[in-house]
Amino acid sequence: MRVMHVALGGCLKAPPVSYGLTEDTGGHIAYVLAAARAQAARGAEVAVVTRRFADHGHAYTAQDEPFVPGARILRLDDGDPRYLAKEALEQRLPMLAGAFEAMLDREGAPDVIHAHFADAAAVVRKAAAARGIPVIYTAHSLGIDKREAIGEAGPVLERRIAQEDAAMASAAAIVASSRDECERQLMLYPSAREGIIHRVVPGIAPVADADPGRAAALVAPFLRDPSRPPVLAIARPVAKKNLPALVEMFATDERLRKGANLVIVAGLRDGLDTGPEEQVDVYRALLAAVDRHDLWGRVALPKRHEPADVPALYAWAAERRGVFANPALTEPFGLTLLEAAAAGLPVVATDRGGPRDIIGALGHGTCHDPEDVAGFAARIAGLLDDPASWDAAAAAARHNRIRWSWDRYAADHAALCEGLLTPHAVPARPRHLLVSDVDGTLTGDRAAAARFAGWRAGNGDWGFAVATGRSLTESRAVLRRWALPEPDAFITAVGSEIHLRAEDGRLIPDEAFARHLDDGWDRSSLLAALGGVPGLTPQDPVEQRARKLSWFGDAAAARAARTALDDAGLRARIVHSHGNLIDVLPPNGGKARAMRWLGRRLGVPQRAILAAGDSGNDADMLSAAHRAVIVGNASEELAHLAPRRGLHRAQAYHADGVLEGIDALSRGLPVPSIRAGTAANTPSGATVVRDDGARIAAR
Ligand SMILES: O=c1ccn([C@@H]2O[C@H](COP(=O)(O)OP(=O)(O)O[C@H]3O[C@H](CO)[C@@H](O)[C@H](O)[C@H]3O)[C@@H](O)[C@H]2O)c(=O)[nH]1
Ligand SMILES: O=P(O)(O)OC[C@H]1O[C@](O)(CO)[C@@H](O)[C@@H]1O
Repeated sequence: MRVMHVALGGCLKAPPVSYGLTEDTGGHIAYVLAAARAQAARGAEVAVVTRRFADHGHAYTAQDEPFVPGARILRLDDGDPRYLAKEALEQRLPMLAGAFEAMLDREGAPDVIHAHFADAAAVVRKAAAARGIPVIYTAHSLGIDKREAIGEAGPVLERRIAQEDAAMASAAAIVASSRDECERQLMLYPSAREGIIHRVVPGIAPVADADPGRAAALVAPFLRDPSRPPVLAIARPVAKKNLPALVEMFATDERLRKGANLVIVAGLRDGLDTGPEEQVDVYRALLAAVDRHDLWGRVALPKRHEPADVPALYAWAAERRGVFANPALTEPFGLTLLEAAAAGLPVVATDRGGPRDIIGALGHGTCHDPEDVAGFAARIAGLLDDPASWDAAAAAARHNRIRWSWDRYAADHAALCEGLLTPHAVPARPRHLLVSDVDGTLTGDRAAAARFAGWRAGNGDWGFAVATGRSLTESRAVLRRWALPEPDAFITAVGSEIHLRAEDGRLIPDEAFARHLDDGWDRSSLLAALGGVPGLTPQDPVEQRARKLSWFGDAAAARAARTALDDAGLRARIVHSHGNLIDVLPPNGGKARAMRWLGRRLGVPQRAILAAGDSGNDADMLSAAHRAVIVGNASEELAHLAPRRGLHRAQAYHADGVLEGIDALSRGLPVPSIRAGTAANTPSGATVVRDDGARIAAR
C-alpha cells in the first residue's frame, strides 16, 4: 500500500521537531509523523508531503528528506521561499496544486492520499480526482468550533470554514480522533456525511529516554521552591488554549497557591512583543495575570525549550507528583493528554471536545468546565492533595496506555484504505437477512469473530445488518477493531437511525425512516417534561441524538419517566437496559421496528429475517423476529423471553453463538464448526462493555 500524507502548515521536518516554533507547528505534525512511522513499520510505502521554505535555515529546504525506513518527507516548491502562516497560505494554493501535480507525475501516484487540514485537501483535490485516488481528510481543528469557542469572526475564518466544507464534500473518507469531532464538530458542516466519517484513535508513543533533570534545570530559574508538585501545561500560545485562565485558577485556589508551582510551556518566543498578534496577546495576558496575583517565584514560563525538554517535563512532573492541566475552551482531541499518560502523569482537562473520550478510556484524571475557574482549580487541587486519587490516576495511565498504540492506528488506517479501494458490493435482493447486535454478540471472542467473518464471506445469499445502541461511527470503529465485516446496513442509536448502501457502496442515511420516526416525536417537549424527573441523570451530550434522548437511571427512574410523559400527554418509547441506561425513542423507533422496516426496504420477507442479541435492549427485536438467536453469554435481562418455535438459545458464546443459531434455525446452510461457549472464551474481569460501548461494572 502506498500512502501519501499531505500537511502544508507549520515547520514539518524529520524528528526532532520544534513544536511551538510557530503557531502552526503543533499537534497535526506530531500526528502525521507518528502515523507515517507506524504505517511504514507495517510495510506501507509512505510519503509525507509538505511545503518548502528557505527562511528558517536548511531544515525545511530539501525536496526529499528520508525519515524512517519506508517513509520520507517530500517538499513542494510554490515559488515563494518564505515561511507562511496557514492564513497566508491561501494565495499559494494554486501554485502548490501545480507543484503537487508535477510531484505525482514524477514520483508516481499513491493508492490513497490523506490530507491534513483543509488547505491540503484543496491542493490535492484536482490531481486526485483526475487519477481516481481516494482522499482521506483529517481536520485536526475546525473553524466552526473555534468560532463558537472563542467568538473569533471575520472573513479569514469564514473562508477557512468554507474550505473545510469543500474538503468534506470531496473526501472519500473523513478520519477524526474523538467522538466529539465525529459526531458533533464535523456534523456542524452542511457537507458532512456521517457515512464517510471514521473514528481512528491515535496512539501513545512510548517514551524511551526522558531526563527529568533537563526539565528541572529549565524551570529552576523561575521557582522559589522547585520541590513543590507542579501543575504543568504544554500548549501552543493561542487564545483557544485558554492558558491565562490557568493562572487565574492557580491564584484562586489557596491549596494550589501555597502548595504547588505552575509551569506553562507555550511555544518558543524571541520576546514578548514579537511574533503573531495572537501569541503576543496570550503572553501579555499570562504575565499580567501572574503580576496581578503576585505569583512571582511560583510560576515558570520558559522562553524557549528543546524538543527533548517536552518528554522531560512530563517525566519530571510525574516524578514530583504533579498534574497536567489542559483548560482549552475547545480541544478537538488532545494529544498532550496522551503524552501525559505515557509518563504516568494524572490530568485535569477541559470537558469540551476530545478529552472526555481520552480520559473516559484511560481513566487518568477528570474533565471539567474550563470556564468554572474555581471548580477546575478544585479538581487539580483534589488530585494533588489526595495521594490515593493521584496514585489511582497514575496507575490507570500506566495500565491503560498500552491499548493505545500507533501500530493499532496504522492497522485501522490500513483496513479503512482497503475498504476505500474495494468498495462494499451492494447486495442483490438477499434471500435471508441477519440482523445482529454488536457488543457481546458479535464481539467478545476474536477467534469466533474470525469464524463469523469467514461465514459472511461465503454466504452471499444472506444480507447482513447490525442493530446496536452505538452511533454509526462508533459501531464501525468497533467492527474494525474486531476485524468483523462491514454490514450491508446499520441500525444504530437503539433503532433510531438506519444507514443503507448507495449503489457505489457508500453508506447513506435512510431519510424515509427518519421521516417515519418524526411522526409523533417532539424532542423539545420530551426534554422539558423529563428535565425534572428524580433519578434521571443525562448521559454525555454526544449520546443525545436527533431521535434518541438518553439518561442514566434505575428501574424506578424509568417508571417515573413513563409517568411524566403520560402526564404530559407525550408519546415516546422508553427502553431501560443494563440496569442503569434509559433511552427515550420515537413511538415508531427501537430495534424491532427498525429491523422490520429494514426487511421491507431490502425486499426480504419478515420470515426470512434472523435476529441475534445478548442483552435487554435486544429483547424487542428478538421477540419480534420470526427466527431469533440468544447467544450463550447473554445477560439475565433476556431470561424472561419464553421458549417458542424459532427462538434458539445458543450454547456457544458471542459470534460462535450467532453461527450456531444460524445453523440451528436454517438447516442446510454451510457453517464452520463451532465450539460450545465456556468461561474461557468469554471476556473476564471487572467490567463489561455495554451495547453503546461504555464500560460498566459486571453484575
Ligand atoms: O510549546 C509547545 C507547545 C506544544 N508542544 C507539542 O505540540 C503538540 C501539540 O498538540 P496538541 O496540544 O494536541 O494541540 P494542537 O497543536 O492544537 O493540535 C491539534 O491537532 C491535534 C492532533 O490532531 C489534536 O490532538 C488537537 O486537539 C488539535 O488542536 C504536542 O505534542 C505538544 O507536546 C510542544 O512541544 N511545545
Ligand atoms: O487553532 P486553529 O486556528 O484551529 O489552528 C489549527 C492549527 O493547529 C494545528 O492543528 C496544530 O498543529 C494545525 O493543523 C493548525 O495549524
